[in-house]
Amino acid sequence: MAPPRSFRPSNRPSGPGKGPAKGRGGKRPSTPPAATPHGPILSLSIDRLGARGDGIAHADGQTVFVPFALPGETVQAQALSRSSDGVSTVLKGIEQPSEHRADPVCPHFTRCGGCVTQHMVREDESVWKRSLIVEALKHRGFEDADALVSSTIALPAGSRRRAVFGYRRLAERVVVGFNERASHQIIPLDACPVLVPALSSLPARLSALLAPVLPKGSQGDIMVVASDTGVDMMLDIPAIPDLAGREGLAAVADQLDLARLTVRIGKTPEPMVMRRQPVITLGNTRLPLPIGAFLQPSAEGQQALQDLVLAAVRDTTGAVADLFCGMGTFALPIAELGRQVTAYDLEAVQTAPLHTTGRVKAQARDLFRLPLIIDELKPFSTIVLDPPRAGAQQQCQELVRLPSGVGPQRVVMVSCSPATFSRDARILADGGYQLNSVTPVDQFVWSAHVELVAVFTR
Ligand SMILES: C[S@@+](CC[C@H](N)C(=O)[O-])C[C@H]1O[C@@H](n2cnc3c(N)ncnc32)[C@H](O)[C@@H]1O
Repeated sequence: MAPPRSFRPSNRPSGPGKGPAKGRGGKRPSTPPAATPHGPILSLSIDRLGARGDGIAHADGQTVFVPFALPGETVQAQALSRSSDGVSTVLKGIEQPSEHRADPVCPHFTRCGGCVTQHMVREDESVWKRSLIVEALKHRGFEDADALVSSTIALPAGSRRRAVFGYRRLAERVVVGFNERASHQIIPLDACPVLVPALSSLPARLSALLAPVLPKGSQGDIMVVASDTGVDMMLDIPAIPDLAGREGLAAVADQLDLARLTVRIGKTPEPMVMRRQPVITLGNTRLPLPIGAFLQPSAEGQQALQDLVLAAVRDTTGAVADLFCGMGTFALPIAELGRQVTAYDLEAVQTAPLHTTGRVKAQARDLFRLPLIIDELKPFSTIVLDPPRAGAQQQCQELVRLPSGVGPQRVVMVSCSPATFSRDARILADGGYQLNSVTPVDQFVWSAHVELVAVFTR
């Protein structure tokens, strides 16, 4: 199932569940051209779930991926496309359903690209997501992965506070929603059960309000964040608006009671209406939310990750480095423990407000090109790492150059990619850091994404 307009963390537009069309918060994924189902309808027995949530069957020596099918089910499916991984299909019917099948909560499920697992009971989704981490670790030689990885902390639906909707201005109306699965078509949404109430019904309201301010034929993304002071919205528009256009946008902001409305022309954001400063609370600190800043996708997920990181840091002493710090999701609560924290992130727009709090030394730095080198690492007792999906390979390679007993004795890694996490865990383990625990955190309900917090010591 193609990930739809997504829920993912980059605040740049994209697809859901972290997937292909635009979705509840990620980057727009590259969606393959729509294929047409063809060939005979096959009867298939589903063996297990794949990493994207598809049921996996085997036929004629080939691996077959069947979306929305569960292990133990016998289903009918028709081929859609072939790749080196196997055959992708469309589900045509369920001959023998699993007892674990759940009723989807959303009428758009299977068509909308945002969700892939609403047909699965939530407990099974948690078990499956844990297994993705266990398998990735085993693949990297952690034979004891089953014992290391604890149960998944599953956060509720209706908590996603970031989303990227897509819009298309047709002749008579504006369609606002998430991308259809494996398509650039936008599905108009009345409500999305994944999102917080402040965002859930926005597509329908935007659809009604945006027609007067968007030129016919225009299309783009609408990025929304539910901040503490209201919705912060960034809207793609094709050209700088004239006075009437600006007045129209101001009226939209008023009618939706937005905190801020920014327009983006090409790649350039331009604040248009500021009715209240968007604010986000990290630890006990309220920070102004920069346009396009990274934010954990749900407040509940943020709290769960902070709790795990703080539990891993609390019994250490000495200075802490927070690498890939964002706005200070971990740096600020750690500083509130009375610890000295130095924080780094690529984006100066994120490190500047954090530094201004006076509680954390924060600076902009490209940690892929310029990881902290061993002399810079030596003063820290503890490292917190929360890289993007690409992982922190360069930084981990630098960490293991430190002689044993020198510098950080504890590394706390937060990751949204079991694959790159396991690769980096292997580097740390080979360099003398022992992997003590891994806790999956699922704040991407009904998607194929999972996060984790891992603790290494030496
Ligand atoms: C998964 S987010 C984590 C942010 C923060 N720890 C939080 O929980 O809110 C990854 C962060 O890595 C930053 N980043 C991406 N590439 C980077 C690079 N090359 N060097 C440093 N930071 C980078 C992003 O700006 C983003 O803030």
